[in-house]
Order: sequence, then C-alpha cells, then structure tokens
Amino acid sequence: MTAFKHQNVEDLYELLEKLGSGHFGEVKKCREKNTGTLYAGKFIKTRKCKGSRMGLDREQVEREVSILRQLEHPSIMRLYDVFASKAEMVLILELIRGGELFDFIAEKEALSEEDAIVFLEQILKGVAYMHSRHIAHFDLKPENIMLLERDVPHPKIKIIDFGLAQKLEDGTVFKSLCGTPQYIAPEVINYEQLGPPTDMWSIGVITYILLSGLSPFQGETDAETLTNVVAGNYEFDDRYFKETSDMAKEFIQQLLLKDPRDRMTAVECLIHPWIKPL
Ligand SMILES: Cc1ccc2c(c1)c1c3c(c(C)cc1n2CCCN)C(=O)NC3=O
Repeated sequence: MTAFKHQNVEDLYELLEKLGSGHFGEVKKCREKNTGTLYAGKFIKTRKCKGSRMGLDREQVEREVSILRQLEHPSIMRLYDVFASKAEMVLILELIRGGELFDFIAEKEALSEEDAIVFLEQILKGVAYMHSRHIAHFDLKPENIMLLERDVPHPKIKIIDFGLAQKLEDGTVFKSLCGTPQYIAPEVINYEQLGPPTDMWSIGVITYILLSGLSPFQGETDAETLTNVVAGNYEFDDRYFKETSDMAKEFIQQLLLKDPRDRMTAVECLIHPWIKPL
C-alpha cells in the first residue's frame, strides 16, 4: 500500500501561482514552509465513485505515484511527497522552470541536428532507464518533455507526466486506447499489446518534429491522423528536410516502423551513428 500524508498540504506548503493545468487538474508552484524550497504541486481531483465522470480513478493516481517512487534519473522529474484527502491527491514534484520543449521548438521553428541530438540523447537515457525498470511512459510528446532551465547553453530536459505510465509485468498483456493521436503508435489504435516499443515510436515522432517543426502523421482531423498512423503514411517533404542528413532520416525510419519488434530500442538508439558518431 502506498503511504500518503493525510494532513492538509497547506500545513506544510504555501501555495503560489498556477503553473499549468491538464486532464488531471492543476499544477501550482509551492513553497515548503520549513525550508523555503520551491516545488511544483500537482493537484489531482480523485473520483468519488467509479461511475463518476469527474476526476481520476484513485488507483490510477496511486499507480503514477508507485511508478514515480521507482524512478530516480536526471532526465525524469522527481517526486518528493504525496498528500491524499477524500477527493484530492497532491503530488509534490521537482520544480521545472524552463517550460515545455514544445514551446522551445515553436520559437526556433526547427532545431539544428546538433541541438536536436543534445535533447534526444537525454530523452533516450531517461527512457532507456525507465524501460530497464520495466516501466513504459505511454504519453511521450513535446508537451511532456520540459526544460529544467531555459536560457542556458545546453538545457537539461525532464520527462514529466507519468499519468499513463505502466509497470510491465512479465506475461501480462497491456492494452489501452489512451494517448495523443499525433504521437501514438499503430498498436495503440489497433488495440494490440503495448510495451517499450510504443514509446520508441513516439520518440521517432518527436525526432521528426525536432528537425522539421512538422508532425509526421498530422491530418486535418484526429480521424485522419489516426488513419495516417495505422497506414504508416509519412514522408520527408523536401521543403523541410532538404538540409537533413540521411543518417537522421535513417534514425527516424528505424523507429516509425509498424511492427513494434522491428523498432530500435532506446539502448540501440543511443549507439546509433547519428546519435553517437564513431
Ligand atoms: C513552470 C511550469 C509551468 C507549467 C508546468 C510546470 C512548471 C510543471 C511541472 C510539472 C508537471 C507535471 C507539469 C507542469 N506544468 C504544466 C504543463 C506541462 N505540460 C512537474 O513535475 N514539475 C513542474 O515544474
């Protein structure tokens, strides 16, 4: 059973400005009263009863907490404390000030291959670490990759939001229809078994976006996007990829493969000549 504090989070933390919100609830900056240290507090409304549409299942949040407590890596956000009341849970998390990688790319339109590789190597090390502990994220996308600090020569990245993550138990088949259409792998849409290769597909999509600013499978509607994903229908449009090296395109091609068994693992990506030139 995961241990949570049952006292009021405001006994120990001063709640400051809202940092963001999502399907789960809100994220607020918090200051620990005893030390003055700043954190991010993720406030999650939990469902009162199974049937209700409001809030998240309590066990879903407990799963996220249990998973975060198994992870300690420089590229993964840190969990420090958990508070639970009848209708809400609060995760006290490492404060990440640099904003989303998504916004960083949007400002630059596209990154140089050297800059993309600096980010990707950090992402791949965090993903290789979580996969080595039999944990898959299942919602890797630029919005869930944040920069610890922004205005530094080589920003450090942090993978956040393990709300869809799963511990992959040997022998159990995990299927789900969650995720974001642009980044989800064909096996998610076909309701087939999911695992670490599902994250690797998302990394292929993220790499494509880092280098071009475009999303490889984006259609006019979610339905069209999903059709493109299932068909593996993407291209390297010369207007955006004419300066991109063949090695970079080959890296992406080794991830955007329909059969999960054919995709590179995170460890194989880290020794791919584009990432780790000899
Ligand atoms: C400065 C800032 C602004 C927005 C933030 C965060 C920090 C943030 C943070 C975290 C999460 C899960 C979501 C967060 N969000 C919500 C948006 C994330 N896609 C987190 O774990 N630490 C953060 O600082």
